[in-house]
Amino acid sequence: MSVIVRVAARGEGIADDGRHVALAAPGDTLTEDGAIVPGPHRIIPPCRHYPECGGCQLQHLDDASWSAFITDRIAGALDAQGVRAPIRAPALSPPRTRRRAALHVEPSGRIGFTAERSHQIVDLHECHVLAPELFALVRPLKRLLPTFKAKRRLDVHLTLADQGVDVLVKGVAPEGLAHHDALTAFAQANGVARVAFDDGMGPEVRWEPEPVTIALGGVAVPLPPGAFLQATVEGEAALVAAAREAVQGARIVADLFAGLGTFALSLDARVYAAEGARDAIMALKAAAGRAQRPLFTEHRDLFRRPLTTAELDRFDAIVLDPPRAGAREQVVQLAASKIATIGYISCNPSSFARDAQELCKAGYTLDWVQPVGQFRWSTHVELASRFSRSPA
Ligand SMILES: C[S@@+](CC[C@H](N)C(=O)[O-])C[C@H]1O[C@@H](n2cnc3c(N)ncnc32)[C@H](O)[C@@H]1O
Repeated sequence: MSVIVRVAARGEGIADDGRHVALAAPGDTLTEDGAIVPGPHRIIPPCRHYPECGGCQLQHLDDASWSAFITDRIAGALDAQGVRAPIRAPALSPPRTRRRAALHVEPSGRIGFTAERSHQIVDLHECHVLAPELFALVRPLKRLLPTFKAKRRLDVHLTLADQGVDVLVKGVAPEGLAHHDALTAFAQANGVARVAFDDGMGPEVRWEPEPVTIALGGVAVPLPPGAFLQATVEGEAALVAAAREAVQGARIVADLFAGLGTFALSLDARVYAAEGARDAIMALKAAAGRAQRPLFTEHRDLFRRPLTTAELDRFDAIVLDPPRAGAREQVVQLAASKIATIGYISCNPSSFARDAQELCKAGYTLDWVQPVGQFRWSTHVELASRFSRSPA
């Protein structure tokens, strides 16, 4: 009999004889004919849509093995690049805390995540990851959106803002009085904070009784429709605490790939924030100005125009939080700079490990990694970390 020893990057169990087995948990055993005998880390998945729904891949794991999966993914990626580091216990977000999600809606009104191994949409009747405020809109959207008579599948982005749920519908725009009335009735009945539509020309707001904001570091930042936000409040808090720890004592810090200012507004320092999305950096600039925070912003493409070594050397420390591709170009400049401390936040262990290897080759030590599981029961892994080296 073979035993499942770990979980692979895509979520299947790996047995000690090398077999990959779908929906197997560490500690499960496999009979001769391949049947799974549940072990101590298997739980009964709470959701009726599991495993067909694409929202979750790991609902059959208890938190101990989900946590081990997250740690393994980071350790494996670093190991492949020859980088060693202490990896802390992952910070896991609880069920029903996801405050940002993209759902798909068919012309029939079927609404949900795409199925795990097909393009089908699994019609959501329950969800154990979405915040209740987001899930409460699923049925009303199912009734509303088919009235717009879209010919193809729509995407609906839901974000829990300070004023309630912000809804961005992509793929259709309401036309005429009947659509307008249906939209107003939906928004009023459900206390929606904003509804915007993007039919290919950029978001157009159709309902926003008061300006929509998101509180970051105690500052109400205007929230552009569809803007990036960390997936849970708990995940954001874990990442912010790690970033603050990484650059503590620094008086002037650069926050690269700053978004709306999740880190920039939470650091006890003068901050320069650079970001490629114009609406996000404009929102951060306006909010910081109103709150009289010591913050300087720049709209800048950091892939094409990373901060040069001369620019970097003006700061005591750097925080960077790039998209999934990582920050290859910026890391080349960091490696050649005099910067002693870097807080690196990542949503992709592979690109992080590649960049970590470059930094370690340049004399940095990866002091610690703080894993963060804010996409509960999914294979998506995030982390914060600190690199340091003696000042040159
Ligand atoms: C993972 S998000 C982090 C945002 C922010 N640090 C936060 O925690 O909310 C990555 C950010 O990088 C920005 N970005 C993507 N490509 C970029 C580029 N080439 N130059 C500058 N910023 C970019 C995105 O717009 C996004 O805001």
